[in-house]
Amino acid sequence: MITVDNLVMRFGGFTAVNGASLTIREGSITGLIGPNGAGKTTLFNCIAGVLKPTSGTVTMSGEAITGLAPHQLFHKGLLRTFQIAHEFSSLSVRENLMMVPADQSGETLWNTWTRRRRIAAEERANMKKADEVLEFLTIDHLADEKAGALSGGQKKLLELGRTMMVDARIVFLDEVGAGVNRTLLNTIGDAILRLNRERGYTFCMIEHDMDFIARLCDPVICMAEGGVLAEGSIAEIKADPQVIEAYLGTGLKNKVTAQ
Ligand SMILES: Nc1ncnc2c1ncn2[C@@H]1O[C@H](COP(=O)(O)OP(=O)(O)OP(=O)(O)O)[C@@H](O)[C@H]1O
Repeated sequence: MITVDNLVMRFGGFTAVNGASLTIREGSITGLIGPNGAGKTTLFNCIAGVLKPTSGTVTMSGEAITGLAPHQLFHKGLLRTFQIAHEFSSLSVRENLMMVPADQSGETLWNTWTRRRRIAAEERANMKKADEVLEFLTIDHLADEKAGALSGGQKKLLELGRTMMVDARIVFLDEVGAGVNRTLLNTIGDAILRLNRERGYTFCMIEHDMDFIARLCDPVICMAEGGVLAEGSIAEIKADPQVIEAYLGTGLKNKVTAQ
């Protein structure tokens, strides 16, 4: 469980997150919505160690994790997906997955010289795991493709696959559905649901696609002006007058009230 208490993030004189408090329940797929500029990504970055909050606390299962760096959170099983780095785009999909696990013996030159056999065994295990991940995500046919040649949606699946290489406990997804066609979006949605139900992953996802949220998320938290405005089921959120008001004038009202 992640608990955020009274989190504030200021950039110079501008307050992007203004005393946000929320809980991400263990085993949930929690949706984070809100109009543009509400502070969703900034809040994500504060939780995931990309930004150090100005004030406030973040705890994970009761342990203080405020301000920890991404690699420290990584070892605790808390991950935020990132776009495939430019320098990895010429590597194959399988190689991209194999690069993820931490503590590989091959990381230092000394180990490379002295522990060749162990490194070879780890590499084999790593490759097996990468192939299992690709099969789970139904993209095993893409294993030898260059990551840079994948479609936007396939890249999102690969980003999700990277979290599976280290058996993440809680994963933060930032607009995983943006610009992805319906078919692939369904595949991504299926993978998220299976990871949640079969492997116990907790997810927190920022999303603008209300259909995608309705299919996956409970609860849904709505942010506005740096704070948490409302929390509930998608039906409750869509009917909440404060939420509708927050979306008014942003051109997104129809998004939240449609259906
Ligand atoms: N590094 C930064 N420096 C200054 N202002 C920033 C910085 N990062 C974000 N902001 C501002 O903080 C506010 C919140 O931005 P944020 O990206 O968190 O919103 P969001 O809810 O994720 O929006 P969107 O849905 O459009 O992605 C915005 O007004 C943005 O311009």
